[in-house]
Amino acid sequence: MLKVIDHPLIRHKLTVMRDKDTGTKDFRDNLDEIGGLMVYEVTRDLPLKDLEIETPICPYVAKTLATPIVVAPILRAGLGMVSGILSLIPTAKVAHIGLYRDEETLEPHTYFEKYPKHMDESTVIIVDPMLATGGSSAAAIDMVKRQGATNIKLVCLVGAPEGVELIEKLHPDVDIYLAALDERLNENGYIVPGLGDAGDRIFGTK
Ligand SMILES: O=P(O)(O)OC[C@H]1O[C@H](OP(=O)(O)OP(=O)(O)O)[C@H](O)[C@@H]1O
Ligand SMILES: O=c1cc[nH]c(=O)[nH]1
Ligand SMILES: [Mg+2]
Repeated sequence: MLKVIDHPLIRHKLTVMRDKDTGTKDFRDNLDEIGGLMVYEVTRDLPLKDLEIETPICPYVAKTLATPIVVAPILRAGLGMVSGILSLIPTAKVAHIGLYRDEETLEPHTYFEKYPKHMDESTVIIVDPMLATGGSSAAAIDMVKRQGATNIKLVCLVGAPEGVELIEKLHPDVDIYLAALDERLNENGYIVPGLGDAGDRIFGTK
């Protein structure tokens, strides 16, 4: 399933991020805020279970989240979405998936992995601002599946049709959420119109 979360606040903030004159601080702030805004829709179908509590008035069988939640940013750029998501799901655990895309071959390379316990029982939300060829996200999904995860969501800001197609082909069981589906990739594998190199813009490395 692909869901493009179209909302005026998200569109406005994304426009700020797309602008080449936006500096590191505003780029970072808007990314984090969009991450938070997307959470509401991404978590809409989370399973609930019964919990017996007592309100000040009477005993009551209430609902509570049925599975632990793991937020799994793809380093580096995915880190920029974590705090916005944690502000709405403060009990979530955080996995780290270190991947970079080779600039020539566009192939993903793994350099770090660290997971919380019980990945097999958790809802795992992989986050990365950019879904370009889809190679990095597909590799990240493979990695969390090797940890036993079966309930996986992929949350990106900007996606290219090529990346969506790859994930739908390799991982049809994973729901994809985007803030925008852009036109295409250019000859260097960058999303058009896109927002440039997200990692460099977040961390000021270029
Ligand atoms: O869909 P793909 O073609 O794989 O491209 C997308 C990947 O490229 C970027 O990361 P990058 O490799 O630049 O690493 P960084 O976050 O450290 O800058 C981006 O954050 C994704 O992880
Ligand atoms: O447009 C793109 C493609 C891959 N990675 C980025 O950061 N931006
Ligand atoms: Mg980068």
